[in-house]
Amino acid sequence: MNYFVTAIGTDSGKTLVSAILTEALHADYWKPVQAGFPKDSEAVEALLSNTTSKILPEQYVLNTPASPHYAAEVDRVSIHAKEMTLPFTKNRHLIIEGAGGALVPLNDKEFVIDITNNFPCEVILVCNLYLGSINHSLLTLNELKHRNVKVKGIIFNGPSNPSSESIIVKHAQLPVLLNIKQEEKINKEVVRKYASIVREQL
Ligand SMILES: Nc1ncnc2c1ncn2[C@@H]1O[C@H](COP(=O)(O)OP(=O)(O)OP(=O)(O)O)[C@@H](O)[C@H]1O
Ligand SMILES: C[C@H](N)[C@H](N)CCCCCC(=O)O
Ligand SMILES: [Mg+2]
Repeated sequence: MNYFVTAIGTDSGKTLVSAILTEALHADYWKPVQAGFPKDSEAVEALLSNTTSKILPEQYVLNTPASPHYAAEVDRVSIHAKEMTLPFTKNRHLIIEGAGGALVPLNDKEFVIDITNNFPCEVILVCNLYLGSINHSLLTLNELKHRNVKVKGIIFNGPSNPSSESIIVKHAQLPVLLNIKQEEKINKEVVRKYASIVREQL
């Protein structure tokens, strides 16, 4: 199964969630478009314990830590969703990490979520519970629904807020695959802990 990890924004925890999902399924990991350094694929590799997972090469590595459409302009390249076809892998599971939120532009017409049109996959949405996240979550969910994107479920990441979580879930009508606490530190042990929990949901 291919899971595409998107979020309600940037810095939401997609890379952490991708590492957890990759560890849970001993999947391969792929970041189609990387904007800025350090690379997410290096972060994921450093957080894995299993020896099966492979980190597949990015389709685009851009130099500027910004929206891919702008980072591509700075690098004088053009990037297109349709070129982000699945890299070859023998692994039956692949975790694909987007960049920023779902409607982050790749160019003047396409967005990160358009990458999911290229191959069978289910989206896993990373939501946070800061003040303002209800709106950001419901806007993203509405957009995914409007695009007929298959959503496997939601992963809540960071400081908890039961009231915000319950209203998001009520409107989303989707399973909560995992709740990740705000951790003191992020390391292989923390990733293994959450991988053992989320494995049952996948
Ligand atoms: N639950 C958590 N507890 C502690 N630190 C966290 C947690 N979730 C994320 N972080 C930290 O917050 C930062 C941003 O997380 P992360 O890189 O996973 O976000 P992202 O959504 O992948 O960002 P980007 O859009 O740049 O890819 C990282 O330093 C990460 O280790
Ligand atoms: C650079 C950052 N780490 C991400 N890779 C890209 C985030 C793009 C955000 C665009 C936006 O929503 O304003
Ligand atoms: Mg990331």
